[in-house]
Order: sequence, then structure tokens, then C-alpha cells
Amino acid sequence: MAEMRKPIPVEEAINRIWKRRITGEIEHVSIRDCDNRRLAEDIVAKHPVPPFPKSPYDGFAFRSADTIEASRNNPVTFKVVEHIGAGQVPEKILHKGEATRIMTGAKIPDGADCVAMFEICQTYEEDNQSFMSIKRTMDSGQNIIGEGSEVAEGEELIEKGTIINPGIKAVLATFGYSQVKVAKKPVIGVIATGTELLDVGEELQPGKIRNSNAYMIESQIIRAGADYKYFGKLEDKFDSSYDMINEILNEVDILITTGGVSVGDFDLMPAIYEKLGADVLFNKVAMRPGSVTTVATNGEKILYGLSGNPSACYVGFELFVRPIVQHYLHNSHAFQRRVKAILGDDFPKPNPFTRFVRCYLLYENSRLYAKLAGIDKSNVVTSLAHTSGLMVLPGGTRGFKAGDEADVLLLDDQQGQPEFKTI
Ligand SMILES: Nc1nc2c(c(=O)[nH]1)N[C@H]1C(S)=C(S)[C@@H](COP(=O)(O)OP(=O)(O)OC[C@H]3O[C@@H](n4cnc5c(N)ncnc54)[C@H](O)[C@@H]3O)O[C@H]1N2
Ligand code: MOO
Ligand SMILES: [Mg+2]
Repeated sequence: MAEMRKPIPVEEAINRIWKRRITGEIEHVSIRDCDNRRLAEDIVAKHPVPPFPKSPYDGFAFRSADTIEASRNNPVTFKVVEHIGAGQVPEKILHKGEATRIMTGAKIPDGADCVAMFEICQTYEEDNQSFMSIKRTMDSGQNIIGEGSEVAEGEELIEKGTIINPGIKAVLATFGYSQVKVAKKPVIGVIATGTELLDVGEELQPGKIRNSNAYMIESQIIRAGADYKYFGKLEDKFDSSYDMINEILNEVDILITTGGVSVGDFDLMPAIYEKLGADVLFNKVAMRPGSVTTVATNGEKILYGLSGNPSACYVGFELFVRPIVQHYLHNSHAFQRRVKAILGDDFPKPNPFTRFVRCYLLYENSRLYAKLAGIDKSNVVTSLAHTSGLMVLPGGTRGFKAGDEADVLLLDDQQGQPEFKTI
């Protein structure tokens, strides 16, 4: 008789793996290569921004007090004593009745406390001297971008673990980070098991299918921010599979195999784990798909025996691998963000186990809807192409109707959340 396995709740399975999480090392990369990496240090303003008071306009800088008497019928005239562009440093200190012709981004001269745009100033030349006049009053500080007005020195700006996007890159450049401290990516080994598997370039043969899991998992690894190393596909043969897995374990931080974890005659992973002396954390989870997902540890390394069924494999990665990768990458929001959405379709199946239903999300009339991505069976591959979320339908429910509310895990979101449960 086949071995009876005792299913554990999803949360318990996640907890058991979570206890084995490790934080990855830090490495320096050029700012040019830091996109989509995760910061391994908090970014703090190294200096005020802007570092000097500057002009937001092309115009004239002068003392606002000199315009107290100015009006439409009473223009006030200034002698233009200097002319500076961005990058030039003013040399003149402005006194009463003096102005500096100043361009956007240039440092405000000492003595000046306002800038008037060219559009409200009249200019003329007399005896080789430039003059400017203005017919309105100006306030002290008007049109001046004060030193540190955006950010003060020492202000905390970006938390470590945050993914680097174009805006963050601009901040890094502003503070002179030519080298950026980022979290080292874990290297995840990928092996597909199954005598039925063909390579992607091969023609179909009777009884055989193309290996889609390896490509899917590699892509999930990239989406999670890690690196993969593909070791090929293995036939369901014990000795060669054991030798290969035993050998490559030193080359990776985490190992993912797909297939061979159920109770079939050619499901070899349980016996391989046993021979390796790996510590099996669980081999049955009260969830669908992916109930046979098996996870073991060998020293610090986590070995994921994901199911061969494509959708079970996909869900197993998102639930059990991704958070571990995120923690490795110093992300304190390691779990997928979980939001409430309205079901756009009926889902009439009763759920004895927690079910993770493939769905996609859309906004309509400022409400978030989750619609079924396709057939929701474990052995189905094509619905994955339309999946951007996983609806979490709790065990013990009798099915759902369009219009009901459900939790959805967002798969393309980078914000994440610190815990698996709804927060
Ligand atoms: N008697 C029982 N049979 C099964 C049980 C059970 O509890 N008792 N569980 C079922 C469930 S649930 C799942 S899920 C599958 C899990 O199977 P395995 O993880 O052992 O995977 P395989 O047997 O190797 O393959 C299953 C299925 O997936 C296809 N496959 C495998 N690898 C790939 C790949 N790289 N790319 C695409 N497709 C792949 C394979 O051809 C099979 O069709 O077991 C049930 N059975
Ligand atoms: O537990 Mo399986 O992964 O649902 O088909
Ligand atoms: Mg099997």
C-alpha cells in the first residue's frame, strides 16, 4: 500500500521553512549595474539637497527690500553687476540697488534673497552698463530653492532591502554612490526530473512532453531576484539522479527539483533525500495545487522538491521559495502582498484544502477584480500564461460566486509584506 502522508497547514509549512532562512552576503556593484538589485544598506543623505541655495528660474537675483516702493507706475531700477550660469560661483556680494543676472540652477549670490523671472523684468543698456527694472514688490525668499530645502543632511531616505528602480538610482547618483552595496543573489540550482521530458527544441514523441517546468522556474527565479543554474533534466533513475544531486549541492545555495515527489513507482525524490541524509521538513501540505510539495534541508541548504505538475510547481515556488529568496536579499517585506479583490467569476468547487487559484487582476470603476486565468487544475500549464495573482480560498469553503470578496497574493508586486497572513 502507498505510504500515507499527513498534510500540514500551509502556514505551518511556511513557518518550518522560514525558520531555516538565511540572509545573504553583501557585494558592491557599479551604479550602472544595480538596477533591480536590492539595497544592502540604508541610504542616508550624505549632504543637504540642494547643497547650496539656487535659482529655479532664469532671471535676476537681488535684495527684496529694494522693491518695497515698486509699483506699476513706479519701476525700481537695479544695476546688473554680475552674470552667472549654473555651475558658476557668484563673486559679487549684492548691495542695495544691485542685481545679478542669474540662470536656472546657479548659486544665489550673497546679499540676494529673491529671484525675479526675466518675464517680469525690463532690461536696458546705458554707457556699456546693464540695468534691470521691475514694477512689483518681491518677498524675501521668493523664488529661491533653499539649501537643504529638499532634504537635510543625515535624513533617512531609503530602507535597506528596497529594490533599486530608476528613482532610487537618481538618489544614489545624487549622493555619489558610484559603487552600490547590494544583496548578493542566491544561486538556485534547477533540475527537472522525468523520463517523459523532451528538450524545448525537440519534436513531440509518443508519451513524451516538453520540459516546461525548468523554463518556468528559471523565470520565477529571475522574477524573485535570484540567479539560476540549470543542471538539465534527469531520467527517473535512482543512481544517476542521486549522484547528480549529491554532486551539485556544493555549487548552489538552494536546489529546486521538479517532479518525482509523489507516491508513484518512479517518484524518486523521497528516497534521494533519505540517502542524502536530508532533514525532511514536510512532504504533504493541506493545499491545492501542490499538496505533494516536499521540502528538506541539508546543512544550510534548502532542497525544494516541487511537484511535476506545472501549476503545482508554479504555486510551490511562489509560496515556499520566493519568501526565502526575498529574505536572503535583505528584504524585510519578504512575502507577496495580499490584497482584497472582488471575484469576477464564479468558482463553484468546494475546497477541502486551502486553494490557490490562478487569476489576473484588473481595475474597473476604481475597484480591484480578480478573474480566473483559465482552467484551475494542477496539471494545466496554459492558464499560467495569464496569471498575475493567486486567490486564496480557505479550506472548508463551499465555493465562491462572482461578487464575493477574496484575498489575492500579488505576484508582480515588488512592495511585499512582512508576513504571509493578511495584514
Ligand atoms: N496515488 C497518488 N497519486 C498522486 C498523488 C497522490 O497523492 N496519490 N498526488 C497527485 C498530485 S496532487 C500531484 S501534484 C502529482 C505530483 O506528481 P510528482 O510531483 O511526483 O511529479 P511527476 O509524477 O514526476 O509528474 C507529474 C506530472 O507532471 C508532469 N511533469 C513533470 N515534470 C515536468 C516538467 N518539467 N515540465 C512539464 N511537465 C512536467 C509529468 O509529465 C506528469 O504528468 O501526483 C499526483 N498523483
Ligand atoms: O497536490 Mo497536486 O499538486 O494538487 O495536483
Ligand atoms: Mg509522480
